[in-house]
Amino acid sequence: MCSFVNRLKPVLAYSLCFQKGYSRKVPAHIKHIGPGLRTSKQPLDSVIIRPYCSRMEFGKGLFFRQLFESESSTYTYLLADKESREAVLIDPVLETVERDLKLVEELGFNLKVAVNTHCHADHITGTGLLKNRLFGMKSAISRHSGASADILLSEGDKIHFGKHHLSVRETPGHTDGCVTLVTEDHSMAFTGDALLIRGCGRTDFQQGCSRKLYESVHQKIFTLPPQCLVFPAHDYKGQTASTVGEEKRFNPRLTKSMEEFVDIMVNLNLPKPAKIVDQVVDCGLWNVGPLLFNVCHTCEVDDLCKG
Ligand SMILES: N[C@@H](CCC(=O)N[C@@H](CSS)C(=O)NCC(=O)O)C(=O)O
Repeated sequence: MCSFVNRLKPVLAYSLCFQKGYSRKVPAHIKHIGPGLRTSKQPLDSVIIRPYCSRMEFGKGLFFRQLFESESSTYTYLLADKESREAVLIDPVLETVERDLKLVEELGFNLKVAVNTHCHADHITGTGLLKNRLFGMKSAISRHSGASADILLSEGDKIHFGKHHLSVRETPGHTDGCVTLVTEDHSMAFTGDALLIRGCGRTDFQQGCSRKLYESVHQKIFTLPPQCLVFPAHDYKGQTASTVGEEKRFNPRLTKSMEEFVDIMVNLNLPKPAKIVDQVVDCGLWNVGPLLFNVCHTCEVDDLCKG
């Protein structure tokens, strides 16, 4: 037991640093043993400790879980008030609805709202199916998305769950209806496709506009505290989270001037997401059905701004 405690000492010492939000270089004898925890076997002196794991465990009764859908590389986020058990699900994916429902049920949460950060072009939202399965659950999306939902969100709106809330920051540019959702203490931002880790949402379809996106990120996300954790809707490289401070320093696109950014975005030449072709629905503007939030063919060619 004693040796177990001794082995844990360095970990505990660093855990205390996490709680205070410190960012420190890890001494050479500290080894990573799990998210945010390290033991003393493998040198990792180039690694900077990030405080998000401790916040997940200790943060003012806030439950937080990041979930992943591998086909579209989409992150879904479950947040809940541990006391009242009220929960919010961000960006659910149709294929993983059963997984999400099981988790919510196992943990005894009451899912109040499923919110989409935008109209997704690469996958179908799970919101409609969740609504069919969970009596009383409401769907939410930006009023500028063109999609239908129980709650149409605008700048400054709050999504309450127990004593917590997410506030809405409109961050158009990838689509007109993109929002970033920020926890009440500004410790976490769910940036959808506006800001990705070391990247950003593409702007070559679905009303994409690079200038708008640049302004959104600089005015609405980069003004958050540097330690604010950034949780995007996608990652294609296995990265899970970043911080506002990191993105302000290292984002290869958004650290540039507006003109350089526009040039980068025009020349991205990304292949279209696989599902955008399969799930195109000729609805005239947007598909506003209960299950589909996919883009229609008309919108795809109806770009407002090419850069
Ligand atoms: N190759 C991917 C498509 C990736 C993609 O286009 N992602 C979008 C977000 S979903 S519309 C995006 O904005 N990407 C920006 C970037 O720089 O990657 C696929 O397999 O679907």
